[in-house]
Amino acid sequence: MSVLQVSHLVKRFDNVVAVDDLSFTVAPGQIFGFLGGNGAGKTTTLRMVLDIIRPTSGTISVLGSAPDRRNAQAIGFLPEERGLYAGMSAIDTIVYFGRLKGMKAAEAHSRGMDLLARFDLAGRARSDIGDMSKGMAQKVQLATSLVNDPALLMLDEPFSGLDPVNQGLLEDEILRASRRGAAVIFSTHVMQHAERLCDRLLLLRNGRKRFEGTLDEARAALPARLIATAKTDLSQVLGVARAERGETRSDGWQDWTLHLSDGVDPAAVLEHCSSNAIALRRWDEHRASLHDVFVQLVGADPEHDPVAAEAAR
Ligand SMILES: Nc1ncnc2c1ncn2[C@@H]1O[C@H](COP(=O)(O)OP(=O)(O)OP(=O)(O)O)[C@@H](O)[C@H]1O
Repeated sequence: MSVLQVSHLVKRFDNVVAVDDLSFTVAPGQIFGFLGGNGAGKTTTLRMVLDIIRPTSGTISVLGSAPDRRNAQAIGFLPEERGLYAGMSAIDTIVYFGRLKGMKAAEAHSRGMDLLARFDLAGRARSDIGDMSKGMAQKVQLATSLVNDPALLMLDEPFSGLDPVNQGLLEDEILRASRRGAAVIFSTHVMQHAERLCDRLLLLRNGRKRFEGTLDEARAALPARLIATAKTDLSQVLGVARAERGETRSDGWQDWTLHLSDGVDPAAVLEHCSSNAIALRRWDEHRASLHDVFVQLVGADPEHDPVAAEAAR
């Protein structure tokens, strides 16, 4: 059974369509990356799952039922706008959230102390949130989202504001939650975190899904780039959509960057070269990174973006 199922979801605000016919599912134990540029509709979608705002149309099923504040007991959420009551201590804050989620105070306290120890904050349990640094307060807020061992953990831009060591702690926590069977959704603009963690990725642009699949599938969505050194003009080789001439060496060898046409296998281009006696001194295949995919599918101007242009037709 999926933990979260979103089907044909639409959210309109006056004249803005923030979420446009969005469907996806997240299974137990899955780490699901929710990627998109500013204003793509990520926060709006998470808020609908939490029943903070209502969809214009479409359906959401959280752990088998429609979004409802009563689901909160099984959900952990780190909002994009961080903010806790400055006058409360770290541990009291975590216990307060645990109680809101139906936990007994003693259980929430012991779980809260464990989390603070894991986040390197054991010595600050009694410090007021207002006396903590921004990153420390963010870790306390993260602990409030984890205190109830949620079946669905939703983290909105969780890495922003954390130093590299604390980003590593957060990655460990996400993996730990997934290992115990929680479905984890997090939004991010930092592709390295998504590359390291996610089983599945969804790229949003203007509220519409542009891609959903695994990291390998995302990277395969863009044609490979080849770096080659040859004596022949490689721009005319079968399967090459665009060729950039690089350095010409004194011995007549020429560097090339080759952009292949969609769906062309680099091995077929290599085979074409060898069967046509095209001598090659170097042949390196560069697969697209998630960053390239993001820029192409999410960040690019539709006029220069064939996938967006096709979607707009
Ligand atoms: N309450 C609201 N009233 C009107 N428009 C809204 C409201 N909330 C969001 N929007 C609009 O919906 C669109 C999607 O916003 P959303 O906050 O979901 O994007 P996001 O992907 O989370 O962006 P970011 O990465 O910048 O946080 C934006 O155009 C935004 O202006």
